[in-house]
Amino acid sequence: MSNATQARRRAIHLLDEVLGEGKLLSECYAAGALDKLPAEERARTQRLATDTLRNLERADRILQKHLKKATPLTVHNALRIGTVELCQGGAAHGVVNEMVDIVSRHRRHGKLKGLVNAVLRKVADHGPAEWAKLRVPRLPKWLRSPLSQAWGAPAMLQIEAAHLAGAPLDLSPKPGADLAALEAVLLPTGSYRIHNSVQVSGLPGFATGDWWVQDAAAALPAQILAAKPGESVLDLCAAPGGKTMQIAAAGANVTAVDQSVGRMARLSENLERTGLEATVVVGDALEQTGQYDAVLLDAPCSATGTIRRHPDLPHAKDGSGFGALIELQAQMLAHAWSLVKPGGRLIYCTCSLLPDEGECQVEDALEMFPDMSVGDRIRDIAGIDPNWITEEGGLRLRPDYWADLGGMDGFYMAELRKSTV
Ligand SMILES: C[S@@+](CC[C@H](N)C(=O)[O-])C[C@H]1O[C@@H](n2cnc3c(N)ncnc32)[C@H](O)[C@@H]1O
Repeated sequence: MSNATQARRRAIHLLDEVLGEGKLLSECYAAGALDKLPAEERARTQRLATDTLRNLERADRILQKHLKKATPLTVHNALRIGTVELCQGGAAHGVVNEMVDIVSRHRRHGKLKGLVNAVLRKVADHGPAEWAKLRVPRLPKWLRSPLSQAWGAPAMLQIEAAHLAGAPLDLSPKPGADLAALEAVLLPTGSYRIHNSVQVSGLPGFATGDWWVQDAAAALPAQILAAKPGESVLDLCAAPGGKTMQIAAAGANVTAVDQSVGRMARLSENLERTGLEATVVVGDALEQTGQYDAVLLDAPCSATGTIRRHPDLPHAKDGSGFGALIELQAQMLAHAWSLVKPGGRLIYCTCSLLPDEGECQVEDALEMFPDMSVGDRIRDIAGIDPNWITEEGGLRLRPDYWADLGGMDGFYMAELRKSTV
């Protein structure tokens, strides 16, 4: 089997897991789904799967005309990937023959190879012209409804356009490092952006730890925390460590806590590569004790702000787990508050587009803790549009912001200050 066939076969399997079993691609990768593939084929497989998930609505619209009866999921997924490839300029001969070959080898559905051949040939003939007229794919209703309600219908369309466009690669520089060799764009908030798709470990400055990958929006909580040399800072839910490295680079004594062994191994690798230091604790954020000058809580959340990079999320999830996450965030925020010294500060943040995980959490906390107020460090950060500052004083970021620069992840963050008495 050629490398390209191998990638297509794996991509079909990934789609089966996301759409059939509700697994996230990151979970599939962590379980070793791509471990046996060489680096180039791994990248190709990931690209096929994410492109198809990003364009799922379009692929299904094209296919519905040619499919008279329900098709087994795995055959449907082969057709979806083939459709996306064909409509995005893939060579008809290669795509059709390979998909037919893959389906023909399937234990139970091999007999459907004729259907795959017939459908993909029609798609090859007519699909690309139809594709160009299709609307930007919409989020599934379970997510579209609350987001439209929160941000309004016009913003919703812009958010969906940003999801379709995908995300560039953003890097946070280690202070003092020279990133000129990267030929990256310097963003208004100090992150560097690369628009072409590249292999990260091959970029200049990777091996020497001059920078780390971090979306520009995700770099702002630590900027707002503004750690000073020698301060004690607790980074809760820290892995894989983007914010830990920012805080360590500022010269603070940072303790990074996360309950995931695998993700903490990545945090330790990141620290080693960048030559930065932190105390690393694998454990539950809710069981931490002590008193710190500052705490950063990047609470586990729906991750709905990261759909540009994770188009699997709206298809794998249905929102049923979000209630439990919202309760956990409230519990974590209250516990994190107990670890802040009088006069200290807590940065609360989530990579979510849902106000329940951002604005509402902070509003509730402000009612619950009389010694809590919202700080105004956000206003000092370069590149922040004052319109992004919310009523309660937090910062709301959305994927449709910075549209001309290539967007940003959806995020919410707030600086919470503890009174001295
Ligand atoms: C949004 S990610 C953190 C990203 C990280 N702050 C960064 O900047 O690289 C959320 C993290 O919360 C961790 N987590 C979830 N529940 C936790 C808990 N009860 N205690 C500690 N960590 C937890 C997850 O393992 C995950 O790494």
